[in-house]
Amino acid sequence: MYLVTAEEMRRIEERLMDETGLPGTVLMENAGRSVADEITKRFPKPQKAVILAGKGNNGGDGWVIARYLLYRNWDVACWLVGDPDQLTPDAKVFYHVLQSFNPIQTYHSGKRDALKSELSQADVIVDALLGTGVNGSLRPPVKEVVEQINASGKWVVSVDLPTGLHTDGASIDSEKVKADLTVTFQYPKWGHFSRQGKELSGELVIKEIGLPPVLKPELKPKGRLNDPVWWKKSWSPRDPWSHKGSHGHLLLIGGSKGMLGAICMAGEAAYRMGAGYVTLAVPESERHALAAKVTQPLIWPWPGEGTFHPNSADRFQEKAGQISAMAIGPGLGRFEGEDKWLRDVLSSMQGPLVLDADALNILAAYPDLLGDLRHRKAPAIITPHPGEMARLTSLSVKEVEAGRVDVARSFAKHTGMIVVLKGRFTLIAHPDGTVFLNPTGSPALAKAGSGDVLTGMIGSLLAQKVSPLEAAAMAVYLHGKAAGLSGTHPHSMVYTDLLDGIQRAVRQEFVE
Ligand SMILES: NC(=O)C1=CN([C@@H]2O[C@H](COP(=O)(O)OP(=O)(O)OC[C@H]3O[C@@H](n4cnc5c(N)ncnc54)[C@H](OP(=O)(O)O)[C@@H]3O)[C@@H](O)[C@H]2O)[C@@H](O)CC1
Ligand SMILES: [K+]
Repeated sequence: MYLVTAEEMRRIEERLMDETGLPGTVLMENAGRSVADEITKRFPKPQKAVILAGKGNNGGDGWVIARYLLYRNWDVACWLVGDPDQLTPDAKVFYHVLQSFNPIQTYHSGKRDALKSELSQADVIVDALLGTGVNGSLRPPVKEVVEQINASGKWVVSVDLPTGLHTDGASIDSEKVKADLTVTFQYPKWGHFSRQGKELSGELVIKEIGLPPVLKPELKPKGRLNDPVWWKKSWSPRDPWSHKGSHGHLLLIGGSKGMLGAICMAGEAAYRMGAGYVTLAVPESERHALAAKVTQPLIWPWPGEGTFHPNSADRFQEKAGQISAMAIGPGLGRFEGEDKWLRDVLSSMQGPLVLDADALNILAAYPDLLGDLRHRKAPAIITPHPGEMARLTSLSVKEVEAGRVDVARSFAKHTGMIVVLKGRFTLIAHPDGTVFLNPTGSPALAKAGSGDVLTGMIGSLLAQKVSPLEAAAMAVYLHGKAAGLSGTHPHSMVYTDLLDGIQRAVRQEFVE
């Protein structure tokens, strides 16, 4: 599903209306009616609603909502917050239609107490003040009405966006409506998933209003919500005649002294995601400690005492032909000659690749390695958390967090790699500029080990020949969902619970 900016939404609507002659009032009628339906679904018996509408098209939706609630025998009080002479043409149509049924008051600060008393009697408040047209900090009179809505403590439905929330997620420094339900039209907006937007929107419902589901290439938004529909078919059911060799061989490289846990977690997760073989390559000195820890993965010791010897990558060529995909980083550590070592590993294996943890820190320290990666034929996926992304881009963590979408997109474009930028809503950026936002996740994942599990999951799918963008999107989605299904309180979840959650998430998404 697309995830849109205000500009993209405006362009899609304008083009549709220009090219087909479909009037904006039809879209507005559909939009308003869909909100009325969501309200009466939740409140089947008629109640009292207060409609607060601005002078723009968001307000226009509000006039339609009021009319449908009146049809359904609700007691409806309507307020225009703005100058009636400045209504947009479409809003004006529905303002006049409504006026023939029901009076509409115009708000000004002299009516503050009257509005307060009206809101105190409401069961439902409809926030149709501002939608995608919001621009900067809220100005009076909208500002004081927003304050009154929030102070009322009543059930609030926001039309399209909670008033004051920026469509694209930019930070706006003023009070915004805190909604219980937000009904948005056709596509969710980036702002709904911003740090504030998620909390302010309450439950988010997306309703069709008559825009075509398939868009012309030039109108296609660059954002997508990571939903299972588009990647589900790329993980085919296991062939009953298959054997372990049919499901790929993932090589995980890492596990330096004191960090074996990371590679073990990645290895176990890779088996949970279906790889036929998982081999853990660790420095020779760690082989016995590792053997005592793992059961299912194979172990491949490489020369090195505590960490890899800079020349140890040569060993890789012996087995490169057997490996279907490679993941480098869990518990890798930093070591003398690490840049030469990584360059050798990258040049010995041409298959798909995941880079995580210290492999990313090595890339950040030796940016010329990015050139090597660009010249590899097979795709590479990197899975940085904001700190690692900051090191890779020489930005501060604050700058990365403030511009997550742009940072991930431009790094993917610049390096040719798929960037999985981890966080509350992990982003998956493709070099062609498309950015997916992942809706699943849990604060339980804010714990050491979660990233190693994700790396193992992505690597496993790559080894099974799932295409890299789908592998990244599927693994990120299931990893986030698994945390919610682990059955443990977020404080206490450990990686074994998460592994358990993975099998539940897989079972829920893929019918056996
Ligand atoms: N297009 C379509 O076909 C469809 C659109 N639809 C609906 O239209 C919505 C978009 O409508 P829109 O573009 O008219 O903008 P909208 O959100 O009403 O805001 C504009 C008003 O806000 C005001 N304003 C701005 N910033 C402000 C501030 N900081 N503080 C105070 N005021 C501020 C601004 O005032 P001005 O700056 O002009 O004085 C102007 O009056 C969209 O979200 C969806 O609900 C649906 O019906 C489906 C069909
Ligand atoms: K609104």
